[in-house]
Amino acid sequence: MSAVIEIEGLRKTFHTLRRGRRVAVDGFDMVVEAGQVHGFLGPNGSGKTTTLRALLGLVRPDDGRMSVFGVPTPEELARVAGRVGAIVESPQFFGNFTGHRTLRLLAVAGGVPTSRVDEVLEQVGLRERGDDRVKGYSLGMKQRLAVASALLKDPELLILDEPANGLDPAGIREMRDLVRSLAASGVTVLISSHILAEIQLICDHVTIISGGRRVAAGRVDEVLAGFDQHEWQVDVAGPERAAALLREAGLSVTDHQGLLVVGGAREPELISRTLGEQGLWVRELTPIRPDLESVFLELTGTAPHPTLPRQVGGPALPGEGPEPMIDLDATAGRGVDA
Ligand SMILES: Nc1ncnc2c1ncn2[C@@H]1O[C@H](COP(=O)(O)OP(=O)(O)OP(=O)(O)O)[C@@H](O)[C@H]1O
Repeated sequence: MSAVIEIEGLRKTFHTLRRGRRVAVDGFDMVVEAGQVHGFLGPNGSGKTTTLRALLGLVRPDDGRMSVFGVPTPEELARVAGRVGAIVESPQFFGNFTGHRTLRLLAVAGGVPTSRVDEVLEQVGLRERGDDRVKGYSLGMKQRLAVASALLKDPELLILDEPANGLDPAGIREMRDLVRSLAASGVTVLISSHILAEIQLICDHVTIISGGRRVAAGRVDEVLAGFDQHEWQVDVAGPERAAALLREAGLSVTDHQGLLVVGGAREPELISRTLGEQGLWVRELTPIRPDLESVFLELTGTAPHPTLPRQVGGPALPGEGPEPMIDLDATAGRGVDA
């Protein structure tokens, strides 16, 4: 496999009026290989968008090396720009234009044959609605129109920043199907998200970022396996005696109202044999596999607030309101940071 994106030691500092200097990305590394559907996962404010913006030359990094298709970026990005489709800032469309007209204009502006318009509308499932005005589109349809615009040049690499943001479950499912079909057609996809279930469902590889640093990377199943505690949920008649026997066998046991959670058993046979030999018959033995959410919480320290429903990357906690931001680089005319 060859690397499509390589980031090494990326660093970017912003300056805010209220809090002064703030390190957004702090020596971050990432490798995305050809053919991957790669999840870029991290809590709000962990540095995902800044990383993507730096990669695409929208913000000037302080330090680090980056390349896309082996070409150093942002310096020589123009050489490979035709092979990359990206939606990093939410594109704004004219509400009065139809989807078809919007894409046609973008195709002409980008030097892409206008015959691509119908193809990409088909690809994102908007063919039927292509002659409707954009202002009548749902948020999910607008997102798909954005993806369609990125697909016009038939990219080999597609970068999507939080594509499921603000979508309802049906919209999320549509976006997921779209990403899957693009991946199946050979496009390498990098998706940033704080929606863990999405990453777990769509992506084969993941890089987890926290506080501007990479905290885990690899195949999703391997990252998860690294956190497997070999735990099992055991339903057995006589849980108290069973717990004592299992502890004697060297296993960790916690009793959850009669259901035992047994840790440290690589194979379930150890549990069933230990209990069966003493005449205790297991009614149910279920593996407790770590999911990306628990791994993510452990790695990034994003614990649920005790008084709020659990929501990773959701709205700020009470007292943590947004602060006015200003990028002094941009005001000094050194970058294009907003
Ligand atoms: N233009 C800017 N000026 C000042 N600070 C910024 C700017 N852009 C980002 N930051 C800060 O950099 C940090 C990383 O932000 P970034 O948007 O990259 O995170 P993120 O992981 O994409 O978060 P989200 O999931 O909320 O989009 C945050 O602390 C943010 O406040």
